[in-house]
Amino acid sequence: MVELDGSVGEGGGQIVRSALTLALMTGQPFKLVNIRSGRSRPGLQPQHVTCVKAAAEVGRARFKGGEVGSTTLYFEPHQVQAGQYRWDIRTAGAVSLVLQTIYLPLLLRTTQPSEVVITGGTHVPNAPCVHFLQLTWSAYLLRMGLKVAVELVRPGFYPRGGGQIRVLLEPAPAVLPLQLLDCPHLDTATVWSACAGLPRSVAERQAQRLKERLHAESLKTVVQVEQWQALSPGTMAAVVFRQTPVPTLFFALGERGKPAEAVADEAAEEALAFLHSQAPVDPHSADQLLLPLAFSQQSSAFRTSTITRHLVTNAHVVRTFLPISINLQGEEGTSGIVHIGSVL
Ligand SMILES: Nc1ncnc2c1ncn2[C@@H]1O[C@H](COP(=O)(O)OP(=O)(O)OP(=O)(O)O)[C@@H](O)[C@H]1O
Repeated sequence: MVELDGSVGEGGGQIVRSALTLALMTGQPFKLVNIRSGRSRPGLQPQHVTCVKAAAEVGRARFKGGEVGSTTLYFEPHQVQAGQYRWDIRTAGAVSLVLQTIYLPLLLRTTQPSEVVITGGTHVPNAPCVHFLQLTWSAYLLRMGLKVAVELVRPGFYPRGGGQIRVLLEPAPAVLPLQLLDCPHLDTATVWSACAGLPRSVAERQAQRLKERLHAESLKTVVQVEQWQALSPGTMAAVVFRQTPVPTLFFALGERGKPAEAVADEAAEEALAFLHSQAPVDPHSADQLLLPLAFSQQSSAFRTSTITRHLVTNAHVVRTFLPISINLQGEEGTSGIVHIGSVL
């Protein structure tokens, strides 16, 4: 049985999710203690509980300690099965993080396509939004030979959630390695601003500010403003760099009392820091690429604009399950190169 301490490194929900994925991929059971011990509300929250249930359903697994508030989880996988799955987080917990827990086993440990429908938050803080999945994450996966089609059925914001994604997953024979070390080549930048349950002028103000911020960098922009329907009101301000190797989306979300311009500035700052770094891989993709690349038969390397604590932590969890070399060249908080060896 693999033993893990959930308080190491970043000490958040990602350790739970990565452990679940790695257990399903390798067939190894695990015991995880001190789950999210550094957080203000430690233990599993509804999003993580849904991840445990989803992983158990997909992997016909047995588990203990999978309820809200639990700080110890035992998980024993059995056989991964393709199929049609539906999960409802019942809060605005991130649907993207549930998907990221189970997509790899459904792609690589089955021979039939799967369809997954997940209900919850599609645009919530500290998690990929659905457009990031569609534009950036799926594009990386495709370069690795993995086909995942993500459809936004309806958006869902904090606190009521109720958003939904529908995802089609094609089984794949193998993961192709990545070598992403060169500077990216930028084609155009898109400003994408949307709001739900709020006047269109809010989205227009976000778009205007984003446009100004990008023009100040002499970037040519295309502007897209949308109004959505959702259970809770919300806004999104996003920048998409249409570039090779992969289009990269940065976003920020509105909240009560936060001016539209501040939302736009938040997205612009993250996007521009990435642009100025000249690295091909954004910090969020960096931690998300580790797991699929760890299962490639060949070694990979990529340069990222920031080595985050999430990345360092995920490397630790992968090494706990797999006899593999992962070498992070660079300091946490700075840009660096990630080398992932093939499974020994
Ligand atoms: N703006 C963003 N764009 C894309 N991905 C993001 C973004 N923000 C966060 N992520 C990704 O979402 C994941 C969040 O993991 P994290 O452990 O923080 O989540 P969590 O389960 O909500 O945990 P906790 O509440 O314990 O911090 C990471 O893979 C991170 O890269």
